[in-house]
Amino acid sequence: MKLTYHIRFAKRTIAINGLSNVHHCSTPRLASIYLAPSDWQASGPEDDEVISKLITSLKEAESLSDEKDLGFLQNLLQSKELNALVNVHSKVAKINKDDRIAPLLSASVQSILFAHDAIAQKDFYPHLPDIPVEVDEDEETIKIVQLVKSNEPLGATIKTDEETGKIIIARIMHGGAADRSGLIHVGDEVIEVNNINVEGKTPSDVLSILQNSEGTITFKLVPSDGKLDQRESKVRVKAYFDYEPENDPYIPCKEAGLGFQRGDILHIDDSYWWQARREGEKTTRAGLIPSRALQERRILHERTQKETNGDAKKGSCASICSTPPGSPNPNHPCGGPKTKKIMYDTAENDDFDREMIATYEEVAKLYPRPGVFRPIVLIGAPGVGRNELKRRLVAHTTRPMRPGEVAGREYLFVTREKMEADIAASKFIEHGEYKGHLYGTSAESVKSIVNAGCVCVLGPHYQALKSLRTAQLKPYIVHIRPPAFEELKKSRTKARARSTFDENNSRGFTDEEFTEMIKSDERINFLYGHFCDEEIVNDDLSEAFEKLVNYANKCETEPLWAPASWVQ
Ligand SMILES: Nc1ncnc2c1ncn2[C@@H]1O[C@H](COP(=O)(O)OP(=O)(O)OP(=O)(O)O)[C@@H](O)[C@H]1O
Repeated sequence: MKLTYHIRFAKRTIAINGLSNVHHCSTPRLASIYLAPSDWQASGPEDDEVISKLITSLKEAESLSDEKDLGFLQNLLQSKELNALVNVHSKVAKINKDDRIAPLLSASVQSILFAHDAIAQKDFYPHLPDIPVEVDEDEETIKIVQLVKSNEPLGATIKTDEETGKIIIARIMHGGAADRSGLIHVGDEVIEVNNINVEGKTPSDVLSILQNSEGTITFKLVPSDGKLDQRESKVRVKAYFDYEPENDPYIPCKEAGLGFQRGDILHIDDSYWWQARREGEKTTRAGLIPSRALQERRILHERTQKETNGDAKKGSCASICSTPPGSPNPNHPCGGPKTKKIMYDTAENDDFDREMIATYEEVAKLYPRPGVFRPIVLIGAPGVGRNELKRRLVAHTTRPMRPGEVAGREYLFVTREKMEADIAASKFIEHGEYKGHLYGTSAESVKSIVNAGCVCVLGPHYQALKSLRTAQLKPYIVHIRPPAFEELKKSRTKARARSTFDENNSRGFTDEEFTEMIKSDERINFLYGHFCDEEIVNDDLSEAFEKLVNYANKCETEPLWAPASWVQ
């Protein structure tokens, strides 16, 4: 029977037929010896003889193959382990003539050799490319980044570097595609986009290359030294205005913008255009919002333009009417009721408030303190129903007590002299004069209620917010709002509500008074709405009251966003 021994190298096989023809392979790492099953069945030469012949024929091939490989093969063939295995095989083959055993044994030996082969083929050491003979030390490192374009924006902005004129990555949106890739960083210089050299191009040229690209986008970048990379900011602000990037003509990239509403809590980053994420929305990418300084400049600019165009006078009654609501000025486009109690000099104060630009306020979580309840302040248009909703109010007045009134329940009645002295000594957090009598709320009364473990509910004139909103009092402010005209009229008529506009006559509200209430509410919302923690529409009284109780509970039990300066 013809003997065929196969000596396998890593990928190729050397066949030694009848121990005479040795084929060798030029590139292999020697791995195993393969003994064909048919050969093990042979009753040819003794196995140890076969092995020694194999070794001899290897020597013959020495000049043709790799020295190291042949050395390994020689060692293997001479190893005790292989010889022991071959002996076992010979014994079994001699004793047992059963043809089925030989292939099995052959397969086992073969498996061992294949296992060795597999391991030997693996490359366990990293193979670094050969060092080029000449390396230009000034040559810049370039990284090639490939991102697959989808509906999601890239989440990065570019700009022209003022000094070098090169296109660089200006901003990486937190959580955006570029950020998630971890491959693009602020300050990286863009050299090519999809093999198009961007040298000398403007950011908008690059943008149009990106817009016209489909599928995979390849960036060739020179990495920045990393110093410009932005860290996530810990600053949180409460927005005092609504913002729609789509309608902002100044934003550098509308898609990168983040829309928000007044009252939203935002994490901010950066200095001119802020990068922000909405509180609680960890998964969404960050977006651009105008910084405080930018927003202030923008509003000032818009105001100046409006004044120049005369826009401030026409059509602005709904939100920024320059005449205070309730002014008896029938010629003014806002109209105005004929009688109105004017407790504060609203004209002067409102003009002052209108000049203030509501942008953002830094906020932090204010944790409730057991047994100490923040005063609840209800603001709203006159007649809207704050008194109805108030659970407790202690105020002071110099007005004589009326029949049925109890000292300390409706008001604390004091002399004018005492009250004036206390006002001079800054003991009142808000005060005003109405029909020759002084009214006001002292800080002391609020403090004593708070210290007694009670919830103090105040219903001051809305302009008192300026003096009430202090770190000392930490008020929780609720805006009580009227429903739309029809609902307002319906609910008040049904409940036989008494007008608060005419103190001397007890009568229902007129349509003009309802209209005035709504206009006044819009004005309060425009000027002070951003200071409010919550708002309640007082349509159905019991529903409105239930909401107020819920908010009061929330204020007592939950950490709530408040000006950062209150949380020290
Ligand atoms: N939701 C409501 N439904 C029906 N009537 C209401 C509702 N809320 C208040 N009223 C009634 O409207 C009238 C005015 O309410 P209230 O005196 O509480 O207003 P106010 O906001 O305190 O006004 P002011 O600031 O002018 O004193 C009262 O007769 C009150 O009972």
